[in-house]
Amino acid sequence: MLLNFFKYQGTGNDFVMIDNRKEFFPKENVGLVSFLCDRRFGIGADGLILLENDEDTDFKMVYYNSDGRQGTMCGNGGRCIVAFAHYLGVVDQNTSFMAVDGLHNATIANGIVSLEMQNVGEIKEKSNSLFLNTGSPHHVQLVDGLKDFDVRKEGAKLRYGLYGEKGSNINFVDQTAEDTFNVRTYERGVEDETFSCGTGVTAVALAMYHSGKTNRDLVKIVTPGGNLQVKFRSNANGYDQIWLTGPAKLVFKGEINVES
Ligand SMILES: N[C@H](CCC[C@H](N)C(=O)O)C(=O)O
Repeated sequence: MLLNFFKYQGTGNDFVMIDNRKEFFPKENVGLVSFLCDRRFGIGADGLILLENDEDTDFKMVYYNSDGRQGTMCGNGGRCIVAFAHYLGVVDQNTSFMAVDGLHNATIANGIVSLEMQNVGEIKEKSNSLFLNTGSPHHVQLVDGLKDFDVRKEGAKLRYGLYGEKGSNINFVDQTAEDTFNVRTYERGVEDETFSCGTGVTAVALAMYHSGKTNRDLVKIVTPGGNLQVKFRSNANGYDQIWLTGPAKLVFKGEINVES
């Protein structure tokens, strides 16, 4: 059978997007999802996202990593699905939708999507890193020579070594100005470096503020796939009003042959 899909990218973090409002997609088929995400045998993507109906909000986002398993929250995927919902005519400029970590507000204008992330409470400080959950778990570590750093090798080492089978996403960071950071991320579930990670750059912005590297509440992040901004408010218990902003684009649409 031929399966209709759309391909989106948000700062180079790319996703197969499927309109599953009619609920035809076999959601537990790990092999099918990893095939669709495969860059040689399939379409190729860091993850796959289903857009579904939701009773209380505009739509529901169901996210899978490229290994075919349902993941925790995906920030760039969240921005891309807002662009997709806008393209389908499901939403106008403002929306709220449901994801695995709860309700998200978002806005879209001129291809730029701002997505509100869940509030963040605890940030754990370790000897040379920080750890927090922004919808997905993130290790944040400053390194020298980020440009030539072996993100895949060092990321894999920490992802398994420090965080075990369940793992964590691993972000390596370099500060270039008071309010600007370069970030490269190793993503669990993709088990490789991706060009950008939305929950990751959100974690970096909060972790850098928390550890005093910046005192700005609007942080600019440069990833290999482009630029993102994170705005937030610090409060007695942590952080709220956390907004991730950047471009989200439709790349192409098509049909893929799926053996059934
Ligand atoms: N690329 C995603 C992160 C996916 C999280 C995933 N790798 C996991 O931990 O399950 C983002 O933009 O936030």
